Order: sequence, then C-alpha cells, then structure tokens
Amino acid sequence: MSLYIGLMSGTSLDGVDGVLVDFWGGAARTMAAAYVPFPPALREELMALQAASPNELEREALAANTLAEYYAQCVAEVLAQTEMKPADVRAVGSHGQTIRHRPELGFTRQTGNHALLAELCGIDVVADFRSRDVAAGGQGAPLVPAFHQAMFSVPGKTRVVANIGGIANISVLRGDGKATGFDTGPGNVLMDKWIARHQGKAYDADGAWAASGTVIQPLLDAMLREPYFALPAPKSTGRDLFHGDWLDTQLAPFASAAPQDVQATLTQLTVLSLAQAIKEHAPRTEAVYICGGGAYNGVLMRNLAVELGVPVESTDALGVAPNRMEALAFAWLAFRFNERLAGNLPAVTGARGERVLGALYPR
Ligand SMILES: Nc1ncnc2c1ncn2[C@@H]1O[C@H](COP(=O)(O)OP(=O)(O)OP(=O)(O)O)[C@@H](O)[C@H]1O
Ligand SMILES: CC(=O)N[C@H]1[C@@H]2OC[C@@H](O2)[C@@H](O)[C@@H]1O[C@H](C)C(=O)O
Repeated sequence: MSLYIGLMSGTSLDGVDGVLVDFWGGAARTMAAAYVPFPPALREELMALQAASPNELEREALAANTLAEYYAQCVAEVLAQTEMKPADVRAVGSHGQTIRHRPELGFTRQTGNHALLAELCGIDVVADFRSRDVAAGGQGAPLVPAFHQAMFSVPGKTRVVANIGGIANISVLRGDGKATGFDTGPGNVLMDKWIARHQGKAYDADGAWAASGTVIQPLLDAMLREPYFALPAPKSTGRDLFHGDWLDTQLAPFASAAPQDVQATLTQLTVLSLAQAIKEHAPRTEAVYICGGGAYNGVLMRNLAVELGVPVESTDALGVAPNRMEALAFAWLAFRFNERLAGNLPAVTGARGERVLGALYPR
C-alpha cells in the first residue's frame, strides 16, 4: 500500500476535509474521509486575517496553532475509520489556510503550524505547496488541474472538471492528454456573504433562496464587467479580490434591490462566469463534472447545464464525491513530493517549468 492523507481547508473557511487514500499501482483508492467544522471564533479570526489588521503577525501564529489541532483531529478521525496507524501513512499533505494570495507580488500565504501538526499526528507532513510555483514565476494556483489530468483524462475526449468552492476554477482535460485551467472567479463566496448578512446562515442550501428571487440584469451586467473575467490565463484569484467591499461597491447603485433578487443575481454571476470560461476554453467538451460544495446547489447546477447545453454532473460520476476532491488532490501532491515528481502544470500556473511542490516536516 501507498497510503497518504490529504487535508484541505479552503476559501469558504468552514472547516477541514480529510481523506485517507491508497495510491498503490497508480490508482487512487479512498479508504476513509472526514470533515471537521471550525468553531465560529476560528472562522471569524480566519476571515479577519484575510486583510490587514492590528497585531496580525501574532494572531496568524495563534490561528495556525489552532488550525493544527483541528487538522490533527481530522487525521485522527480518518484513521479511526480503518485499521491503519500513523506509522502506516507515508505523509499528510496539508494545504493550510489561505490568508493572502498575491502572486503578482511574489507570494501566497497558506497558514498552518505544520511542525505542530507533525508533532500531534506522528506522521510526516508535507505543506506549503504553492510557494515554489510562485517562486518559479507561476500563480501557485490552481493546483488541482494536475491531479484531475492524472486521474480523469480520457484519450480522444475533452472533459472539464470544475470546482465550485469559495472560488471557482476549471480544469480542461484535452483528448491529447494535455490540460489547462484557471480560476474563473467567485464560486460561493459572494452568495455565502450575502445570505450570512441577511439571514445569518452559512450558505444558501440547494440555492433555494436564490430560486425565490429574480435576476437583476443591470447588476449582473455590471458585475460581469469586473476586469478579472476578461484577463487571459494563467490567472488565479481569491478573497483578496472578491470580498465584501467588492460586493458593496457593485451593490451601491442598487440599494433598494430585494435581497433574494441579489442572491439570484450572485448565483447567476457564478454560473455565467464559469460558463463563459468553459465555452471559450473547451468549446467541444462533452461533459462538465462539478466538485466542491457548489455541486450540492441544485439551482447552480441546473442553470449551468442550461447555459452550457452539455450534461453537467457531479464528480460522483467520476467516482469521487464532490466534497472529497480537493483533499484527495493534496494527498496526491504529497505523494508526488515523496516521489520527487512535479506537482504543477506550467501550462496552468504559468511557472517557468515543472517543480516539485511542498516542504517536509518529518514526524
Ligand atoms: N447543500 C448545499 N447547498 C448549497 N451550497 C452548498 C451546499 N453545501 C455546500 N455548499 C456551498 O459550498 C461551500 C463549501 O464548498 P467547498 O468546501 O468546496 O469550499 P472550499 O474548499 O472552502 O473553497 P475553495 O475550493 O475555494 O478553496 C459552502 O460555503 C456553500 O456555499
Ligand atoms: C490561493 C488559493 O488558496 N487558491 C485556491 C482557491 O480555492 C479555489 C481556487 O481558489 C484555487 O485556485 C485554489 O484551490 C485549489 C485547491 C487549487 O489550487 O486548485
């Protein structure tokens, strides 16, 4: 067996997903999965750390310590579902928590106390997967297209895998074995923000609130004029751009709009920005497979299928539950690190070449 654990806590800031996976023989066999939600205080602190604030150096370090405890709990929960012990696992691939992503300034920061995680779980930890790609002139994101290519590409067919997390990104898997991909823009981040503000809920379950509203076309048109959407790839984004102030600036001329109509419009912003990217970069794709929490939003899924005119399915159809995909990808990146194989696709990130990604914290 070639066992790895992948941990992913993404831009939604809701918690950490973990998987235990066996890469023996080149396949990826998931043996266990767990999700550990973050308590409200940690979520709020991680949200606050997305932008400049007082004493952030110390606060980041303390948040990193707390994260390590939740990550270690997630590792313990996946192991508890099997007969496996820490010594059976070759490494934990831990994404960490993105608190800044500024590749144009030469850095991206995923916080987490990786030394503490190694100490707490007694397994080698591989972390900081994005920095080397940025050092080589790349965006450092998205990284999952390399994993999607390795697992899901089919000769002679174009497939698209789209992740709709806080931010949305696509992987275009071409029939010739090559892959491209980039961040298309907001996934759930703006919808989550809006429903939290108006209803105190973490997200719009199944898009039901959006479905009760009507799209405000002038607002949608204005938001689609955001320059990011027209930028050529390679490109990546995050809460650094799509934050509350961005939303408030867009909404300022629409102060009297009904909240459910705004939610319908934000949902359609995600649909159209994704659909435009797919139509432009994969016009002949036969199917689009969705992972990330957006796969559980029926309104988003149906509207995307209408917009694209091709089947839109969850990645369950590829044998991977949508909420496990990214954790699986970071287990795979740890495996690539251990084998000293490249983890990035320069055609995706724009790096000068292939690089081994990650840094090791031995157990
Ligand atoms: N049942 C559901 N109905 C609607 N939306 C849902 C549902 N379940 C999850 N989501 C959405 O998915 C989000 C979480 O998605 P996910 O865990 O893929 O994000 P992430 O990994 O944190 O983000 P990223 O991929 O950008 O790093 C939630 O915040 C919510 O908006
Ligand atoms: C800097 C950062 O954390 N980026 C995330 C984020 O969440 C989705 C999208 O933006 C993607 O670029 C990336 O995550 C996935 C795992 C990736 O690197 O492919």
